[in-house]
Amino acid sequence: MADIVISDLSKMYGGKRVLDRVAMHIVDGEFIAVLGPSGCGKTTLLRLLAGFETPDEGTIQLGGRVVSSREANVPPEKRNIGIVFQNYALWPHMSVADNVGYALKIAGVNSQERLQRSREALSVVGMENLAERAPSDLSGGQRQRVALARCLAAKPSVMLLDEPLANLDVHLRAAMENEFVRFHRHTGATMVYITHDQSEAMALADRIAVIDRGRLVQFDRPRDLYREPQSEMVARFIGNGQVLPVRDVRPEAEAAIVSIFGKDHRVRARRSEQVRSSAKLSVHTSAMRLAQPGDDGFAGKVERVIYRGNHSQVDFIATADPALQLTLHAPADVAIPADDTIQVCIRDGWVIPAAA
Ligand SMILES: Nc1ncnc2c1ncn2[C@@H]1O[C@H](COP(=O)(O)OP(=O)(O)OP(=O)(O)O)[C@@H](O)[C@H]1O
Repeated sequence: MADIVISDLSKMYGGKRVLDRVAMHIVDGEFIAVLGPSGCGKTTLLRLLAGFETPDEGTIQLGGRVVSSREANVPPEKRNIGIVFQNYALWPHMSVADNVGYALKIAGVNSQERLQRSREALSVVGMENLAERAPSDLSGGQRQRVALARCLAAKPSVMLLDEPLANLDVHLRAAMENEFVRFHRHTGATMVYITHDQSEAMALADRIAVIDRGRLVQFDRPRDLYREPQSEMVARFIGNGQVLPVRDVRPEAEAAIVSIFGKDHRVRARRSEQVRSSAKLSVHTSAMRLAQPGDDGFAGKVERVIYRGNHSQVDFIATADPALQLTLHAPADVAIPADDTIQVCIRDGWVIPAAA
């Protein structure tokens, strides 16, 4: 069993609380992403999980055993954890196969088993034909695959991946995303994937932990994060979400009537939503459109229109609130001059629980 239980975990650096009472339970075999803006504490969490750092408060349990606490720290090599960093750190003077088998050699695995496990691992990542190559003769994606195979050969029950695609170009990233999914299916390992790229996290993870300034602000399935953000930070961070001020929240079962710039709309809300005079609404770009004749919309002034191939991106400012910059997607062939006034219709929104 490789479930991970993190309880009230805090880490200080020079008096600053970099991780603040983080608590989460990662289920055995789950693929989770840790997502958050630069400097929020993602790598610190990974270093604590790996055993490179000791917490100031709280504990980490791996498979039911406390491995990190203020009093005791099981060293990294005793945690059965594999780690893949963004710089692949392959030994340049060793072949691909030797790179993959090196850790096994150090661990005293005999040469026959070493060969067998290295071969298997390389075949999982589709690199068995390049076993004798030197790392310098591989592409970035291939090197990252070798780094994955090296991890795999050690048969870890938990894999930590720290922005493993950060150095790859956009096409390779897509190919490697598939590779990670395949890898996860094959190994059944518990995967913890650190990234600041929310589309990568959405594509890969069963659940995403969003961290903001050292705090875990939401830990949910991608769909729930997207549709039901619990705070304004998550609403803005996930899927280019936009946030609108609304007034006069009147809850109905799992919905609410809210006033958007003086007009009533029915939107989604949590079951326990309260009557309140003001709130914030999470609205995705795809949930806004140009109003049709007869629609009840609000007015906006167009700032610019960008042709994006399958749609046109319309950036505009709400006439009733000039500080509010918004974006909607219109048909690709739409012809709207800048400074024009448009009417905008909202088709779907979510009343953010923790924002007034
Ligand atoms: N060894 C250290 N000593 C002092 N401060 C540190 C140390 N390591 C990290 N920090 C600080 O802790 C905070 C969190 O850093 P961390 O590297 O965990 O963030 P991150 O979310 O991984 O950021 P990024 O996405 O930019 O890599 C930052 O303010 C960083 O400057």
